[in-house]
Amino acid sequence: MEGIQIQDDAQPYSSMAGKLDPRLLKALDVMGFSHMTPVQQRVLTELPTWRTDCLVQAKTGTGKTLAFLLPALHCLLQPHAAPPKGQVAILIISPTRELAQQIAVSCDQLTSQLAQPLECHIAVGGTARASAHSRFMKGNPSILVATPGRLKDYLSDEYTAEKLANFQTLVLDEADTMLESGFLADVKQILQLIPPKKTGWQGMCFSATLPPKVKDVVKVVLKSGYTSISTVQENETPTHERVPQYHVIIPSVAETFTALASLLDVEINQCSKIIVFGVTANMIALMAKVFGQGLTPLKVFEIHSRLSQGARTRTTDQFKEASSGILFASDVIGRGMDFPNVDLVIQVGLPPNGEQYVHRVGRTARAGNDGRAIILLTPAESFFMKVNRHLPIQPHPETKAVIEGAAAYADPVTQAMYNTDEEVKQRAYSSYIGFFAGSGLLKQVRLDKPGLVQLANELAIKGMACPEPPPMDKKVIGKMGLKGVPGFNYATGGDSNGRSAPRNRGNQDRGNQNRGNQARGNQARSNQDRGNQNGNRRDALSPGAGQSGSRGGVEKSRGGRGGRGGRRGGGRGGKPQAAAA
Ligand SMILES: Nc1ncnc2c1ncn2[C@@H]1O[C@H](COP(=O)(O)OP(=O)(O)OP(=O)(O)O)[C@@H](O)[C@H]1O
Repeated sequence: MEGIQIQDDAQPYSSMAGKLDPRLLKALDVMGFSHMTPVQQRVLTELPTWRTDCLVQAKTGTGKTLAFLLPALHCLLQPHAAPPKGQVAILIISPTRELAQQIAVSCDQLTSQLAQPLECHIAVGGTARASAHSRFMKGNPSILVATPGRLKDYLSDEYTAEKLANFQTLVLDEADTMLESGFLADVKQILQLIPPKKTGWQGMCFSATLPPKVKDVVKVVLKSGYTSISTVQENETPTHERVPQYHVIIPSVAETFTALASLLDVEINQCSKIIVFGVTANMIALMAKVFGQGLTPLKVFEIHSRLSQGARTRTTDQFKEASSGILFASDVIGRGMDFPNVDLVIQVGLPPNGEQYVHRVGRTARAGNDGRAIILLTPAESFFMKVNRHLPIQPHPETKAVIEGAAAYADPVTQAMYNTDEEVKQRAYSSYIGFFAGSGLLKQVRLDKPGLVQLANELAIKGMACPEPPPMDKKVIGKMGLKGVPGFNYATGGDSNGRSAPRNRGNQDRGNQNRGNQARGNQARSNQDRGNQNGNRRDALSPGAGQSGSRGGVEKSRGGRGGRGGRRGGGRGGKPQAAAA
């Protein structure tokens, strides 16, 4: 098994003989872990007792999982310390399903040397609830690793909650995100459903990032006087020193896909296992579709919340095993996930915040390996570097080559976009608008609402080869708080999911074509329609668009592209077609 490069002064696990349960020591030996990582060493040697409440910070990929599992498991294994048979002793809450599954694997490895291994159960969304729940109820679970939603669901049934009536340790992994507004309400509800803190259970909070505001809320799980441990110095950057970090500022959002293709081309000589994060699940789905059409020689993987849990788990397993490949990913794997030997992390567009940037970067340079991280931003998005000055992000030394190389990918990207289902592009477009509209980012990128729609239209038309802004359902626009904002192409129909049907297109013909044909057919139709839709086009661009020059660009690009037939000759190999032409 891969191991972290151990510092010279690292303490061997053998020094814990007589302190740490011998069966755990044996398991560590079997796992190939001879020495403690700094965070493991400090937790195991500095906690007043292994039942003490603690808040622990250590950089990504430095072994925090074992740092909470070892003391908790040791305590559970002491004679007469376990709760009655069939009752959970250790409850671990993780923000994502994939991370919960990964923690459970580590737990099973650590208990593998017991005469009777302890049962570690998982309760996460997206999986067959009935069978998992029945196994949980009929079995003898000692450890439960759960995501908040499914845990709440379990605990709201009093018979199921009984199984946690005597638990001893609560771990919040990725504690800062668990105690942030998105999850805090869930955590508080969970705390109402488990025995009260005064019954004496231990709280453990772990993360690579602990912004000061976390300390205000951490008291919901930690007793005052808890022990704080951090292996990160106060003014030290929270990212790993082994990860050089770069930014590439692309001239406009329209170049997002071509610049990414060019960047991959530049990086491919030194990196072969890559994770690309995007802004939304639907945008990532589009990237995976497009790059999966030969824009990169690497095998393409895809993971985000729009996929079934089965597909997510399969991809996780495959990408863990893969020696090379490119994983287009959302934040479902942004924190905690341990994919061995990832040598490059690329973030396309803004991360939700500085902390999440750090965690995404942390998917590389794990367990003693090196890695690189690059963020691709538009000029408006480059404020990110200013508000996160503590992050050592430098201009990419080959920015010029990346930007210049992007033009060569215009044709292959366009071709791949043409071959991509219109609905995939529509969802990506809609989600892109939703990302900005719902995140309070508009001010920071200095855009008003019409400006946002114009920006998204530019991305769709110039970047995704859409003949016009993808249609949007009025209801969806309203939900985004953009009612009445000019620039949208309003859909005439729509299904109950809020997915809209493009106007000027007979809905009934959709059912008669397979998806590929449908996309091609629509594309051809749209190309024909273009000349007749000046009215549509006008309301698809904001009033300012005509003056800004942007619109001119749109027209030029449309005219320049011509009909699809003209591009058919272009192959789909990894090489830029325009360059070849
Ligand atoms: N003592 C050790 N010796 C060698 N390798 C180790 C040791 N402890 C953990 N590892 C390995 O280091 C890698 C990172 O560990 P882990 O996933 O626990 O990191 P982490 O600090 O929780 O990261 P993140 O902040 O991203 O959640 C894993 O592959 C793990 O197996």
